[in-house]
Parts: sequence; structure tokens; C-alpha cells
Amino acid sequence: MSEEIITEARAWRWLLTRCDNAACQPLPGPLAPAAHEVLDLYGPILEPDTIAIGQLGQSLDGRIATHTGHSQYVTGPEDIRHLHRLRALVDAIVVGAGTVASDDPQLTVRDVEGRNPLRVVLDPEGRLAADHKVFAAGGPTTLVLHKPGHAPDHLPAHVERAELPVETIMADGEQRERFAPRRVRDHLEARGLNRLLVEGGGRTVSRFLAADTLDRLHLTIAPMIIGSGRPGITLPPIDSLSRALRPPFREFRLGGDNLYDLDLRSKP
Ligand SMILES: Nc1c(N[C@@H]2O[C@H](COP(=O)(O)O)[C@@H](O)[C@H]2O)[nH]c(=O)[nH]c1=O
Repeated sequence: MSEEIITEARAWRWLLTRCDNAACQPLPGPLAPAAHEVLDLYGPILEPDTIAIGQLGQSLDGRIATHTGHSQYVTGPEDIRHLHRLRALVDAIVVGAGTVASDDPQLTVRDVEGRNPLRVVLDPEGRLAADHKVFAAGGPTTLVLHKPGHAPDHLPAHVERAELPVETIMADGEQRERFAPRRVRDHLEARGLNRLLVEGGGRTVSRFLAADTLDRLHLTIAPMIIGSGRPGITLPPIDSLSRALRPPFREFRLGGDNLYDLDLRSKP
């Protein structure tokens, strides 16, 4: 009797549940090529005990939106599906307040099978209005991190809040208060949230990268040139290319886009 070929959908379900009941069951059979790719792409995210993975979808010229903030869509449906898969594999999604203000995302798992993670919004000033989708009743839990004395009391009672100290940094030529990425990660890990997706926007992902607080970065490049607008990764200036980051990477095709899976922990 020939063995049943493992489909992509079955491989995905296996990734979601593989270590349930404290035992990791092997997949019983040969893999279809798409099943192989799913295991190859997402397997490394599930291996370590704790992980923080950043993601951005950008144009060839490194933009994630126009100067007005129009961003739907830079990357194609396969990348959006990939984003939903990343969400389904983590304990918490982290976004900056700017992304909630400009994109009003839901941050839920909808395109694929899987459960919703906790949604974490970094809003030091507690300034976001209550009518954003992440604060609506009936969805997964949202946690707002704010600085001491700035609890967003105007938000509905089902929104969780936690206080975290800030540090003062220079951003866009001005002094601003931001959370140190390591402090955010430590705070969430102390709550048992060991797998984090830093989903956006460009400034938040860049700050986590600059602070060496990401283990992997998934950058999807769409064959589009915007030519101006909001940048993806922006790091402090370097004088010499010898100081540029050149992490080991893997490349995956997502429809018409290319995904770079950067391994920020291994040395090249
Ligand atoms: N437009 C755009 C992205 N936009 C981002 O997608 C998310 C939408 O969340 P939701 O409302 O739950 O569907 C949110 O984080 C938003 O900032 N992402 C990408 O990878 N590529 C794109 O072209």
C-alpha cells in the first residue's frame, strides 16, 4: 500500500499542533513540495524556546507606504497569507501606536487556520483613540503598554494595560520617549509570551533591530518602486559598508514577491 502524500494544509496543521500533549509527533509520510516549503519556512520559528521575529512588506526601493500613508497593498496576497501564518505561530504581536493610528489593523488570524495571539500596542503616551479595531469588543485580547502616569483610561475596560518605563531618544531631530525594545521583550516574556512577532511599522521594527532584540527578520520585497514615502528599515548612520548587517538568509518566493528570511543570530 502506498503512503499518503502529506499536503500543505496537513503540514500547516502539524506545525500548529506538533508538540501538543508534550510530545512532538513526526509527520507520517512523504511530503508534497508545498508541504515541504511550509515546514522549511516556518520550522525555524518553532525551534527555539523564545523568539522575536520582525516582519515588513516593502517595495524594491525600501518603502512600506506613500508619504500619505497609503499602504494597501505593497505586497501581494501570498505575503498577507504569510503574515497571518506568522501571527498564528506566535504568542503575541507587537505594533507601534503609529501603525494602529494610520492603518487601523485588526491583527487577527483570518487567512489561515490558527488561533489569535495577544495583540500588544506600544503607546507610551496612551494617546490612541478608543475607536480603533484592536480595541473593539469581542476580539482577541489587546494589551497597551504605556509609560507611568499615562494609562489610557478612555479605552474600554476589556483592553489590558501595563506600565513600562521609557527612555529618551533622538528621533527625527527631536527628543522622544520610547520603550527600550529589550524591556518590552523582557516584560512580555515574564508573562509567558515567549514567541513575539514585531509586525510594524517601520520605526518599531527598526528600533527592535537596532537594539539587537530580534532573532529573525522576514522582509518581503514586492517588485514595485514607490520612489518616496515611508521607509521600512532605518538604522543609525554608518560610515563604512563594513558595518552593514549581512546576516545569513534564506529566500522564498511568495507569489510575485520575494521573502528574505534573515537569521540575525548566526554569524555569516
Ligand atoms: N499594506 C501592507 C501591510 N500592512 C500591514 O498589514 C497589517 C494589516 O492587518 P489586518 O488589518 O489584521 O489585516 C498591518 O500590520 C498593516 O500595517 N503589510 C504587508 O506586509 N504588506 C502590505 O502591503
